[in-house]
Amino acid sequence: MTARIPPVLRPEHPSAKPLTALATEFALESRGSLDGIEITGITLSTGDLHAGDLYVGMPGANSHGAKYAAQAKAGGAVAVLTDAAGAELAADTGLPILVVDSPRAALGAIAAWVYDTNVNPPLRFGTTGTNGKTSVSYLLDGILKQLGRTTGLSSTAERHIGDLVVVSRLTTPEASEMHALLARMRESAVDAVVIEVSAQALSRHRVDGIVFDVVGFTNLSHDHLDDYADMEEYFQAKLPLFQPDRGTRGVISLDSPYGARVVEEAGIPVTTISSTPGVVGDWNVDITAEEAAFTAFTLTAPDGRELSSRVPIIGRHMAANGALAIVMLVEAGFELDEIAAALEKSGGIEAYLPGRTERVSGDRGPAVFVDFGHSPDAFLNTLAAVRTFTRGKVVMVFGADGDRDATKRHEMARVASEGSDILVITDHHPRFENAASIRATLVEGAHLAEHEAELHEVSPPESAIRTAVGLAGEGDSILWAGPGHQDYRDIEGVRTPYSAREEARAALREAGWA
Ligand SMILES: CC(=O)N[C@H]1[C@@H](OP(=O)(O)OP(=O)(O)OC[C@H]2O[C@@H](n3ccc(=O)[nH]c3=O)[C@H](O)[C@@H]2O)O[C@H](CO)[C@@H](O)[C@@H]1O[C@H](C)C(=O)N[C@@H](C)C(=O)N[C@H](CCC(=O)O)C(=O)O
Ligand SMILES: Nc1ncnc2c1ncn2[C@@H]1O[C@H](COP(=O)(O)OP(=O)(O)OP(=O)(O)O)[C@@H](O)[C@H]1O
Repeated sequence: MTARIPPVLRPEHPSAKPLTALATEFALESRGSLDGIEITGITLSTGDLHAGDLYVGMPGANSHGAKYAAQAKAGGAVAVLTDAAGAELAADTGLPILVVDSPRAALGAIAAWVYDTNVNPPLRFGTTGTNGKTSVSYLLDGILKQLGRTTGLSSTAERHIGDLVVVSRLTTPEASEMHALLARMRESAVDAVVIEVSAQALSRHRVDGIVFDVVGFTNLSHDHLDDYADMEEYFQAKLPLFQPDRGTRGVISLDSPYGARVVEEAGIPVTTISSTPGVVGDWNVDITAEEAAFTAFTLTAPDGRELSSRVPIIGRHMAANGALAIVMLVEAGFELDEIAAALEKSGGIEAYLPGRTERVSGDRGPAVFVDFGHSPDAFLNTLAAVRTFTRGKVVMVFGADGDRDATKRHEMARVASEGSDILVITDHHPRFENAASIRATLVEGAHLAEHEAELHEVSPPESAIRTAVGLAGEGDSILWAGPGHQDYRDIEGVRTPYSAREEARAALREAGWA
């Protein structure tokens, strides 16, 4: 069931907490009288304000949140938490003000206290890495359900509470939203929670106040160099998840060279897993079959026991993600035999990964996959997966994000050209950049490939997918990378409704492949 409810999920029955107790608990400096005031929620956005909230006025990249304190008061906020500069900005509201040095750094612990999320918490899993966070999270969620657990999930694509599903805004929500979500999950008797943790979330304190039972690392490769100065800074941003204030035990994939460095620098006990031939981990994965509908694997434990299963999706990397999820469960205390039995009962891991090499075509015509990949390494892996079972040509369609890491564009296009027979370069989210100049950079990158695919430049993407379908036939495959599950395109800051999955299906129908 997909419910149409507001995207920020809050507890339906929050308990009221005296503001004086909050000030005492965290030894907060205050302005104005706190007496008799009770808070029932906490938010850092006037766009998500409930009566009874503590409004957090946070200095941001665009403005100081305390500037909106009067608006927050009008919406029912009963107090403000901010820094010294914010206290001046919010003074005229007459609301009581709590003052901290860094509202962002204080938010996680305070939100956990407001929502009591650390009282008898469920099992908590956190996954980070450049690629595979969403996939591992959905696979973990799927196996937990197969083990009879009631699960909650927070990912780039969706937030789940049992059967309730809402679309996500950020990959990892801000700490106030995160703890509200956890509180809502508790109301639904969720006993295992799976959370995707972005580097940005770690840099911005979004998972503060949570100590994960098990944390996982998938890989690290070129991405987000608009947010981080270089790969080293990006790598360092991931490390705090593997320290005792954030995680208890870790499972580290050695499939990228950065895995070994996470092991060296982790401050918690970790176990390793490898699916890379020649790289030996504590746990090892062998891929045993790659088909158009599934990938099968055998996972060997440190004591030699084996578990053979399959993921319902293409690619060796997806089998590696499934195996990583299994080891995370073992580290959480589940028996390997118990997991093996649950998976065997259903013929493998049961999970639907929205927009992750999702097949949108039927039995006739080219196989068409819509994917969320937007980095060179994701392209490398997904193209290899598609190639494995494609008898004919591999056609790739993609465009690059505007106003995001521009340094990866050449490499994305080079990898795309190397791995495909026909490459259709198009637009993605131009945001405030010029779409034609993004395409020109991608065309340059494609020419850097040793093997140059037949190149087409087609705008807009609805024409590009039709070009691709027109160039493909029975036995060929089309990989449309970038949009994945997303339901909009961002053009000059306006989010126009757009579904690549629907667009691809329409193109197939029009070509007579319905
Ligand atoms: C760079 C970044 O992370 N920015 C985040 C930051 O925005 P900001 O500092 O610019 O905030 P601002 O606009 O100056 O506003 C300051 C404060 O005033 C508040 N405000 C502002 C206006 C108003 O009318 N009312 C109001 O309350 C804002 O909520 C904010 O608390 O705080 C905002 C409030 O929570 C976030 O929405 C925003 O995320 C933006 C949307 C974003 O795109 N972030 C990306 C980079 C991100 O975090 N991505 C990662 C990883 C994705 C991946 O793996 O690919 C993710 O986890 O999603
Ligand atoms: N283990 C992996 N190694 C390399 N590529 C992967 C791996 N797992 C998934 N991918 C590819 O990376 C892309 C993104 O996958 P996924 O959404 O699971 O990653 P993510 O880390 O959640 O990314 P994002 O943070 O952008 O949401 C897809 O193209 C997918 O096929």
